[in-house]
Amino acid sequence: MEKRKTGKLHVITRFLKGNLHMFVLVLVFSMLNTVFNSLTPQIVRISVDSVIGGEPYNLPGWLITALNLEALRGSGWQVLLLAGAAIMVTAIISGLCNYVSKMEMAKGSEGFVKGIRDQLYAHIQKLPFSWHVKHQTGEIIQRCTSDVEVIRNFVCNQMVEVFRLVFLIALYMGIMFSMNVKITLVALAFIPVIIGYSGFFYSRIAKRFLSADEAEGELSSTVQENLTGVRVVRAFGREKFEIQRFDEKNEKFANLWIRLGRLMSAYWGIGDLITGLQILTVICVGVMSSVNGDISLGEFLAFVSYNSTLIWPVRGLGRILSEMSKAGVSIDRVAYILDSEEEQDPADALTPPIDRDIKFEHINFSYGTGYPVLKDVNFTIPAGKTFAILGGTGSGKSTLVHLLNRLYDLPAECGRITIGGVDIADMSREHLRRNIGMVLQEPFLFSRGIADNIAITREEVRHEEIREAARIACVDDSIQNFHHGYETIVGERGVTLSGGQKQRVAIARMLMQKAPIMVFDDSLSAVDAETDAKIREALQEEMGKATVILISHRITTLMQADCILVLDDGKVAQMGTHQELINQDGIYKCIYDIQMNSEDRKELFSEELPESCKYCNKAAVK
Ligand SMILES: Nc1ncnc2c1ncn2[C@@H]1O[C@H](COP(=O)(O)OP(=O)(O)OP(=O)(O)O)[C@@H](O)[C@H]1O
Repeated sequence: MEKRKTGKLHVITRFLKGNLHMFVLVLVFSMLNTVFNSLTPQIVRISVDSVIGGEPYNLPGWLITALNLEALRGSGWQVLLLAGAAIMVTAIISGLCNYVSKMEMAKGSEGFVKGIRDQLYAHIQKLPFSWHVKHQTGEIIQRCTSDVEVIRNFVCNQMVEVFRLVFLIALYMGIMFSMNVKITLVALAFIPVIIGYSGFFYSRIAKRFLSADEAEGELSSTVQENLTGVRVVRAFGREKFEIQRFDEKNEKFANLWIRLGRLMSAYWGIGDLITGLQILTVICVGVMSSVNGDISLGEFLAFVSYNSTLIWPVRGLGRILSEMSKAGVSIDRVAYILDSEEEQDPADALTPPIDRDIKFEHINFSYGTGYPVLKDVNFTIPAGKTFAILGGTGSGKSTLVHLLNRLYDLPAECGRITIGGVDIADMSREHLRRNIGMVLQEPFLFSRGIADNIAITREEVRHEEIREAARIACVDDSIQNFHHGYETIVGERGVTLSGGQKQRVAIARMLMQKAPIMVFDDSLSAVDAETDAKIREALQEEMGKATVILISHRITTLMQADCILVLDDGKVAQMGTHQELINQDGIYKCIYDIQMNSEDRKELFSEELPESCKYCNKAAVK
């Protein structure tokens, strides 16, 4: 499959859609907050120089006149009161700006992350079945949770912070240059060093974060698999092995995070050292300039204040740049899902009637492993007939129905499947799947009420219809016996159904679909022979004109079919009615001899069982 690759910026702009105005508001108000904060050192400068300095009100003449400051000259207390009031006003305004920016950020951030989750979930729903088979559930969940959180943090905190810090650095540098060029140049000389060491750490942190993140995915998958297969674990007494396996993955995960933490600590430690040196140098040069009379005392204090405020944002910028590497990895991991191609029907996809003959024409198929699963398979299923497929394990029976409802697409050169003469590759998948009812080999029921599970294929449905379907599937009595009847919750949060009950609920669910093609993929394997017969009898009337495809290992399930196809290692070995097939030497007769005991045969066909099957020499069941 040809893969697109979406750039990081494109992914972010795509997610920002609809929330951009909030982020603009956040930026504007956080910049205003920065501007008002930058006024405080100026107020300190003016106050200090006015009260104890030799040059009161080091301000433009028009401002002195406008604020009538000449009148206060000489009065220290009044200057301090005025300075206090000015600091209060700027603090209140800057606090308000901060409040608005944080509030908008909270709204924008939630909208942003909700948008990502919605897009991912909707996209995953449309990804082909083959994609899901190839990817571990735990890892997909991790990409949709932890990675999305990293992206949220990056866009909503770090990216906004980068804009704010760049603005702050430019503003403070401008103010510092306007006060004293020499000390500003000394202060700025350290900035390339800080940015340089951040860059050095940036790529290393990215690599370690990627390994740690992958280890987290593996750990989640292990837990998820263990919980899903809890029955197998208990049944085979594999708890110790599972704990050991988890321990190994957990240790690997912890070690990778410790290595990452070590690198981050080195990054912070070196950063503190460089910052300390920078502040020390600026103070030394500032003190000397002040003693030499190049700057006033107030200017020196303001300068030190600006420098201390400036150096943290510069470091912050370095930190954010290094953390961006983490976000880069997470964006790529989420983009990988979004770049995976959805199943999409062309606009002119056909929606022909489905109650027609189904033809498999020279089908050759492999799952991309190089091992051919189906080899030149060629047969027709007449409309309205019951068609059975028998074959050994792994002979390709389920693959045939996976291809029929396009869970896997058949490559153009590998034959074609038609319904009523129309190639299913030209049909709308939704139309096709809506018209092919499937009961899968291992039916999956959702963690909801039984009635909801049965009615899943229909929008509006009467309770009586649900019960009728359950009656035909011979599961109504069992459901009625549950304490909450049809409202009983199935699975993790409720009652665990037996394998046979699950299969029968799945049959009832399929019957509700009222599809013209019904596929039973070994879906009666978990029920006893008697119930199997009862269900088939009840289904016989219900199926009406539907085409039925019956896959089974059990001869009694298949023998009433209009036609039986025997698959052997991906090839059509035999085809015909039960009577025709038992009259031939071949696999069918062999299986028949092995499966049927003499009592059954006497009862069904009034014939005696041979001692052993002459086709494969296996002893017949007595
Ligand atoms: N998603 C897949 N990727 C790779 N190989 C697969 C996949 N699904 C099935 N196979 C392989 O294809 C072959 C046919 O599988 P299929 O499920 O069609 O057999 P089957 O006849 O239905 O077997 P069973 O009676 O045991 O269900 C097997 O060898 C199986 O290992």
